[in-house]
Amino acid sequence: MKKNYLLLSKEDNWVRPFFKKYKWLLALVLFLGFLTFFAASALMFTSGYLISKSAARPENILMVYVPIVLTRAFGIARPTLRYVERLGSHNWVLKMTSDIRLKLYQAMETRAVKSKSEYQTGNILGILAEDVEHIQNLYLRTIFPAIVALILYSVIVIVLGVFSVPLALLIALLLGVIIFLLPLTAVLVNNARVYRQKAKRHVLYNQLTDAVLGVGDWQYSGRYQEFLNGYNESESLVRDEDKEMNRYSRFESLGKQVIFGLIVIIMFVWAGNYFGKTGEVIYLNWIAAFVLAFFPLIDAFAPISDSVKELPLYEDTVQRLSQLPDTTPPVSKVDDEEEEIIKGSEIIFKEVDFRYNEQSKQLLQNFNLTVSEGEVVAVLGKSGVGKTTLSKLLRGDLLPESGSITIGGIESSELGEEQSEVMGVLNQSPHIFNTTMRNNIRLGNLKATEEDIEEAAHQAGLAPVIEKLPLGLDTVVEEGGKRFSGGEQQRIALARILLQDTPIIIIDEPTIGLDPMTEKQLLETVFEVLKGKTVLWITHHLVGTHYANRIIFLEDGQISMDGSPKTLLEENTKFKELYQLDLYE
Ligand SMILES: Nc1ncnc2c1ncn2[C@@H]1O[C@H](COP(=O)(O)OP(=O)(O)OP(=O)(O)O)[C@@H](O)[C@H]1O
Repeated sequence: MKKNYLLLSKEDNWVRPFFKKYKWLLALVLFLGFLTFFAASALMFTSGYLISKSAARPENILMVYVPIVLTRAFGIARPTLRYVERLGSHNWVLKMTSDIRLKLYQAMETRAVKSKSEYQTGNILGILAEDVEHIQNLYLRTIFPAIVALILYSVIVIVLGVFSVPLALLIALLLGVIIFLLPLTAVLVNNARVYRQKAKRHVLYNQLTDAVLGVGDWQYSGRYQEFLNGYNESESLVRDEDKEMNRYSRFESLGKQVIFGLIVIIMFVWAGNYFGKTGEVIYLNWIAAFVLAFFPLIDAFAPISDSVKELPLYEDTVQRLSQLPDTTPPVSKVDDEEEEIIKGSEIIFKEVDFRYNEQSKQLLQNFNLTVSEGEVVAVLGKSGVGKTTLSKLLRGDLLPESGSITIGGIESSELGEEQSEVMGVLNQSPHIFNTTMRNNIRLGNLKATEEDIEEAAHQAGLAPVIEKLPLGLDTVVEEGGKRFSGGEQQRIALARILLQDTPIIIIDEPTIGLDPMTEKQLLETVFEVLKGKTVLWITHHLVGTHYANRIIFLEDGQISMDGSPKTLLEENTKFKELYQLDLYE
């Protein structure tokens, strides 16, 4: 079902607010836009007069001196004004799109974890590349020219009205067809087509990003040709829509030219009559001036319907953007004093219920867990039981349906930007950026000194890795850290966490995919350097859980086993069995 019309309405918080934000620059841009066409028209007007007057061979050059000067002045003014207007309008648009990009980034960033699962990469790229560009075009190609055309329209009708009211009405009617009727018809005729075209483009985007990200798998499966055929098919569907649109534009353009031709003839006949009836030759010079003055104005009116036709597209863009989460980044409700209390404070899950949506299963049900300061709690449970979800709830990325999750008495979701000062995360796939090794580690704390970085790298066991790099810590590493093994990537992430120096650390299966020896070494380092921190450690393996003070098993939304590794191994038969199984894995 189609939603209410949003673009430029009161609820539109993506396009409309920017009119107010830089309103003076906007007013200047519109005024310059008007002046540009005015200068173009005045240039033709004075030229028309000058040509006619010169053709009558004036006795003295001084007789045409004023029109010569004016022609020169307008000749210079037109491109200059156009240039300044372009500078102004692009400056305005760049300011505005940079604000939109920031807003978009905040919208995605505040819910980074959620957005990744909610939006396909192609969709995000689509928003970034297409939608923001669309809004840019909306201003440059539709809104600015339409407003300038309306101003010109009013001025032309008023000026002609001074000479002849019927003429002014007739021209108002004909120009009205071009700037009101044709654009309206274009929107009505092409509305559905524009939506279809955009939907098909999005399919293309998604297909393409899917293919780029999974190109290896397409190749391995031997179905590359199949993918290409599918892609070509989708592309030809987009092309078909393009063809239809172009056909409409050609007919419309013909209509516009006919109307412009008619206006020129009308102006010619009127000027001939108006100035001819005086019987004086000097007045005849104005005929060409009036007729020629109209020509440059064609450029102001003709593109309106082409650009207005794209309004449904912009509407769709605004609809899509408005579905993004609220963009105000969560403001930390923690003041400095509270932060002191938070540091090293305990984590309490109290009567927490959680499921992702109506259709998904209840992952946590009346879940209670208290992790004391400095405690290392290993969270185990079958795959899909909700271990990672538990860590996302703790980070405040997800909100519980009911119950509370507090860190030192503060709701975790209220931590806002303080979150990164309270919690560090070591997860399955840390991202390594395409910059120096030093910068990659510094990410943990931008204020860290060179010594801090070296110390963290050393503690995380990165010394042998750095030694092998040609420029040591200053070696630029590839994005994704392809040159490093899984264990080495985890050590880089560990160094970041050490720099971050938070009282709470969430460890989410960083050793997944590592061989047992590397896993053992990594865990040794991790728990050695994280001594004294409060740790929530999500893991599949029982082996190694001796690093934890306490192990809990998650089952059916609650804790089914809870105890120290030692007591569980001694007293709990089920745990003993699982431990044996894990040993032989
Ligand atoms: N964004 C989401 N929307 C809906 N369901 C989700 C979402 N994210 C995860 N789930 C589902 O919630 C369940 C728990 O996921 P979670 O990742 O917490 O499990 P896990 O215990 O960490 O699993 P594993 O050990 O395999 O990593 C799974 O069935 C998963 O499919």
